[in-house]
Amino acid sequence: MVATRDGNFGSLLKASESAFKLELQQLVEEVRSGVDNDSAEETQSSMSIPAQVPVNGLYHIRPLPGKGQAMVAARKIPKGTRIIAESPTITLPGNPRDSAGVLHLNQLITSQLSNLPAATRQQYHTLHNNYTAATPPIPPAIGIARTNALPFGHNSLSAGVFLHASRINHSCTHNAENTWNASLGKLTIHAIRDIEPGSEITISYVEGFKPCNQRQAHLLSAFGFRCVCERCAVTDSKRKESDERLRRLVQLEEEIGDGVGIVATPLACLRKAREMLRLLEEEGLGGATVPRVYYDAFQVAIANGDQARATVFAGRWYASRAVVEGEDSEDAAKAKEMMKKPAEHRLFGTTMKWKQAAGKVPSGLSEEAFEKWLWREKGTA
Ligand SMILES: C[S@@+](CC[C@H](N)C(=O)[O-])C[C@H]1O[C@@H](n2cnc3c(N)ncnc32)[C@H](O)[C@@H]1O
Repeated sequence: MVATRDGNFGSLLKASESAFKLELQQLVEEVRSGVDNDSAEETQSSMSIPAQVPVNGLYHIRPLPGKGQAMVAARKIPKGTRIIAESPTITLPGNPRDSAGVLHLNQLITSQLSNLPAATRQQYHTLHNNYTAATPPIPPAIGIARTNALPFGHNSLSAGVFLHASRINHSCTHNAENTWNASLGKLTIHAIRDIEPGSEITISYVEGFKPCNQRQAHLLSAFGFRCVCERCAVTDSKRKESDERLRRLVQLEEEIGDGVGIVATPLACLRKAREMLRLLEEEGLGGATVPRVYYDAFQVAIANGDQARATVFAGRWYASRAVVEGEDSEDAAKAKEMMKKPAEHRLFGTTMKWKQAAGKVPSGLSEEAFEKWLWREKGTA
C-alpha cells in the first residue's frame, strides 16, 4: 500500500495520547521534512514515539548493545524492498570528513539548520556524534555531519545527513544498500537480501574491496568502532581466504575496466566477469557491484555484435540494479531499454566477431546448459 504523508499523520493523531502531543508536533515536522516510503503501511517517527511502534511498518529505530541506536526490521523484509526513501535534512558539498574549512562548513550547516523547524533541528542534534573528544575540538554540528553523512551516489562529492537513514549501522556483510535516487531527489535504502524480523538492517560504510585490516582501520578512525561482523570475526585462515578473494576482485575489476579487453580479448573478459560474480557470491557481497558486472558482460557481448547474449545480460543487469536501487532508478531504466534494444548501445558492432540476432536466445535448455551457452563455454555458439 502506498501511504501518503497526510494520511499517515492523520492516523497517528487519532492514535495518540495527549502526553505525546508535543512529540507528535515534532513528528508532523519530521514527516513534512521528507521521510517517505513506497511500500509503507504507515509512516511514524522513530525518535519521537515509543520504540516498539514500527516506522513505516518495516523497521524500528532502537538501541542495540554496543552499537548505539540501530535500525531493526519490524517484519520480514524481502530482498529488493525499498525500506526507506528519505530527503536529506542538510546537504553538504563534499565529504565533511575531508573538509579542511571547518568555519565554512559550520556556517553552511548552521545556516541550513536555522531554516528548519525547531523539532527537526533538535532531532539533528540527537544524532550520534563520534567527534565529541576531538582535539582540537570541533563544533557539534560538524561532528554530527562527519559521523552521519551519506553520499549522494557512488563516487559523488555531495552528501547529506538523514534523520532515519543515518541511524543505520555498518556491517561488512550488510543486508541493505544506500543509493541516491536522482529523479526522486532522495536517498533510498533497499534490502539486498531477505531480512528476518528482529534482524538489524545494515549498510556498508566502506567503499570498494578492502581487506579486513584496512576496513577495520577506516571504521576505527572515521567512526570509532571495531567491526565484529561475520566477515571480520573469523579465524586467521578464513580471513586470509577472504582477503585473497578481495585482492582478486580488485584485480579483475581493473582488468575489465581498462576497456581494451572488450574487443581485444572478449572471451577472457567474459570469464573475468563470471569469476567476479562467483567471488562476490562467496564473499556474501550482493550489492551494487553485481549490476556493474552484468553491465560489463553486456558490453562485451554487444561490442562484438552478439545481441542475443546482450539481451540476457541486460536482463540480469536490470534485475540486479532494481534490487539495489528500485525500478525507478536511472540505471535500471537504462538497463530496461537495453534489454529491448541492445543494438542501440553505442558499442554495438565495434566488431561483428560474435554476430548473433537478439531472437537467438536458446529455449528449452537446462539451467546449466543455458549458463554454458551464455558464458560461451567451449562447444557453444
Ligand atoms: C551513522 S551512525 C549510526 C547510528 C548510531 N549507532 C546512532 O546511535 O545514532 C555511526 C556510528 O554508529 C556506531 N556504529 C555503526 N556501526 C557499528 C557497528 N557495526 N558496531 C558498533 N558501532 C557501530 C558508531 O558509533 C558510529 O560512529
